[in-house]
This record gives sequence, structure tokens and C-alpha cells, in this order.
Amino acid sequence: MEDIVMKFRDIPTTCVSDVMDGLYNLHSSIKPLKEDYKLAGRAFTVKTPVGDNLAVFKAIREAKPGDILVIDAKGDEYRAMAGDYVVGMAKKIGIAGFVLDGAIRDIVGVKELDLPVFCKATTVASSKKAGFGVLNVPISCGGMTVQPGDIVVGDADGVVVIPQIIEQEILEKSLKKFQEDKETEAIISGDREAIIKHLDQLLGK
Ligand SMILES: O=C([O-])CC(=O)C(=O)O
Ligand SMILES: [Mg+2]
Repeated sequence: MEDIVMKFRDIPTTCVSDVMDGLYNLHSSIKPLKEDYKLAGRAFTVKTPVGDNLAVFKAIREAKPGDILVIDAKGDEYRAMAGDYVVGMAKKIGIAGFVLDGAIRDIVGVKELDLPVFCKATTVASSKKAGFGVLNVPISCGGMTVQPGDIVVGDADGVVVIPQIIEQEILEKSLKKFQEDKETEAIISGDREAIIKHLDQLLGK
């Protein structure tokens, strides 16, 4: 895994979001299938017509190990873009996770695979394999523009996209914020008096 991606992987998404003023988060309807997922990698983007997932197969074939498939599925919650067969192949090939503003199915099997999958819905129906999707173009996913190569991070709180051009700056700011948050939150281990003092300081009393 690339050094910068590895560093982002260890920072909570809340810190990354905070240093970007919450402007680069996907919509909160896109959730992890399991709360303990930790997603980090570069976006390999997929844009598909509603209910057609052949492009997802093409993407699995073309993506590099460590890439995250970020799929513009137009918010469709009825037809699955992937199930345990598709996610299983992606995992074997080295893809680091899926993010989609759409649905997946075979959720028991997908959870067993333990590859981070963030999606809007789960469903029963499959997609057609008509093949009109396109790969590695800027897409819209969860209300955000995602460019191929952007860093994507996700955890129980959601998904944040870091545009390539600001990734180094955002890494440095996020690491600093993570440290500051740890220091601030240490107050929780204090007693009532300590917390009242902390609140008074914060409130300028
Ligand atoms: O085959 C599909 O398109 C979706 C599916 O059920 C799987 O990946 O297991
Ligand atoms: Mg299936």
C-alpha cells in the first residue's frame, strides 16, 4: 500500500472531514455493511446506466491492487451492482473495497468476504450485463464529484474523498487534528470537577 494511503487509513474519517469543513463527504445514506470496516485507497471510478453492471466486471479486470471501486450507480436501490461473486473476485484480484451510491445483494456472503463495502442499500434483484458503462472518468457519487485517483477513506462514520491535488496538505492537517482530538478527548477520563473546569474554559467563563 502506498505510504500516503496507509497514513490516511489510520486516521478517523471525522478528522479528515473536519479539516475539509465537511465539504468532501459522501451523503450519509452510503453506509458500511459492517461497522469495523476501514477503507483507504485510490478511486477507480465506474459510471454505469441504472441496472447494468457489466462495467463493474470490466473495472475489476482493469483496476490495480489497492484501488477502490467507486461506482456511480445513480442512486438505484433496486438492482444490485454486485454480490458475493463480484465482490469475491474483486477481493482475490486485490481491490481494496467498494463504494457505491446503489445496492448490493448476497449480503451474508459479502459480509463473510470482509472486503469493505459501502453502499446505499441491499436488495434481491441483479443487474443486466448490457455493457454501456464507462471507466475512469469523473463521476458523481453520494453528492460528490470523484475523480479517478482521488484518495477515498471510509469507516463506521462514512466516506470522505480527498482530491489528489490537496492530498498532502490534507494528510498533514488531518494528522494534526487527530492528535488534537486525542488530547481534547482525554478529558473524558477526568472527574466531574475536571470536566466542569474544561467546560468553563471552553465557554470562556
Ligand atoms: O452477478 C451479479 O451481477 C451480482 C451477484 O449476484 C453476485 O455478484 O453475486
Ligand atoms: Mg450472487
